[in-house]
Amino acid sequence: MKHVLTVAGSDSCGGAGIQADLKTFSALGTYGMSAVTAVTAQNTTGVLMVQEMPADLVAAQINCLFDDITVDAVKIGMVSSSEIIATVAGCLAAKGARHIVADPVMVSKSGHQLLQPAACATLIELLLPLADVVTPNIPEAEVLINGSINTLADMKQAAREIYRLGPKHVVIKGGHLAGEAVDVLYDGRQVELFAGPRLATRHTHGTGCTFAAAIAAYLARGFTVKEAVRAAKAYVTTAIAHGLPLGRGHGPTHHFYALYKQAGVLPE
Ligand SMILES: Nc1ncnc2c1ncn2[C@@H]1O[C@H](COP(=O)(O)OP(=O)(O)O)[C@@H](O)[C@H]1O
Ligand SMILES: Cc1ncc(COP(=O)(O)OP(=O)(O)O)c(N)n1
Repeated sequence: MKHVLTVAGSDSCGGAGIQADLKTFSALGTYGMSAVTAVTAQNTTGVLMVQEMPADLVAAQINCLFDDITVDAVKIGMVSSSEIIATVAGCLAAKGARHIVADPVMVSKSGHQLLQPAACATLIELLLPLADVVTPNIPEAEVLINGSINTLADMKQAAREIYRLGPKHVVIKGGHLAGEAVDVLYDGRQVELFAGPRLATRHTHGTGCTFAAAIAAYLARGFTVKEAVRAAKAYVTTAIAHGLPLGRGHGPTHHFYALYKQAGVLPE
C-alpha cells in the first residue's frame, strides 16, 4: 500500500482540510498521514475560529514522518502564514518529497480568509515551484494571475500564466463557473479539459480538498498526472453526487458511497 501525507488545516466538521484528505486517501486505497498546520472551528455554515500551529510543530510532524515512513505523495492544503509556508517548503525540499500536489487554499466557500493576504507572495515564491501539480479554483487563480477569469478561454490562459510561476502542472478547477464543471490541465505543452456534469446541490463543502487529495493518492499509486487528474475528477464527481445533507449550510462530499452501498448500510 502507498503512503500519502496531507499538510493542511483541521476542519472540525470533517468536510474539508485534513479530514477530507484522510477520507479520500482511505477511499482510494492508500494509507493517510497528516501534518496539521492549523485548527479551525468550522461547521457547514462557516469558520468560527482559526488557531495556527507553531511552525516548529509543523516541521516536527513532517520531519518525523519522512524519517520513519516512505512518503509516496504529499498534498498541501491550508498553510496560512509566510512562516508556515517557508517551514513546509523547507522541510519538503530537504526531505526530497515526491509527487507534491499543492492546493493554494485562500478563502473558504463560506467566505473566511484561510491564507493571510501578506502570505500570498510567499506561497507564489516558495510553494508553487515545489509543486508537481497546483490546483487553484477560479478565485485563487485570479489572485495568482492578478486578473479576472470568466470563460473557459480565460481559464486556459490563466493556466499558462500560473505555469510560468514554477509548478510542473497546473489544474484550474471549474467549480466556480456556470455550465458544465470543466477543469483545465496545463503541462507546459498542452491543455487538456476534464469535463463533468454540474450537479445541482449545495453539499459541496470540501470539493477542492477532495479533488487535490485524490490526485495525490493516484500519483502515489503510480498514475501519470493526466491519469490522476482524470480519475480524481471522476472521484470528486461521485462524492458530490452523493453529498451528505448535514447541517444548515454546505454539507460534505461522500467518500465511501460505493463501499457503503456494497456493504448494504445505505437505504435503498
Ligand atoms: N456543482 C458541481 N458539480 C460537479 N462538479 C463540481 C461542482 N462543484 C465543483 N465541482 C468540481 O469539484 C472540484 C473542485 O472544484 P471547486 O469547487 O472549484 O474547488 P474549491 O472547493 O477549491 O473551490 C472540481 O473538479 C470541480 O469541477
Ligand atoms: C481547514 C480547511 N482547509 C481548507 C478549506 C477549504 O476547502 P475547499 O475544499 O476549498 O472547500 P470549501 O471551503 O470550498 O468548502 C476549509 N474550508 N478548511
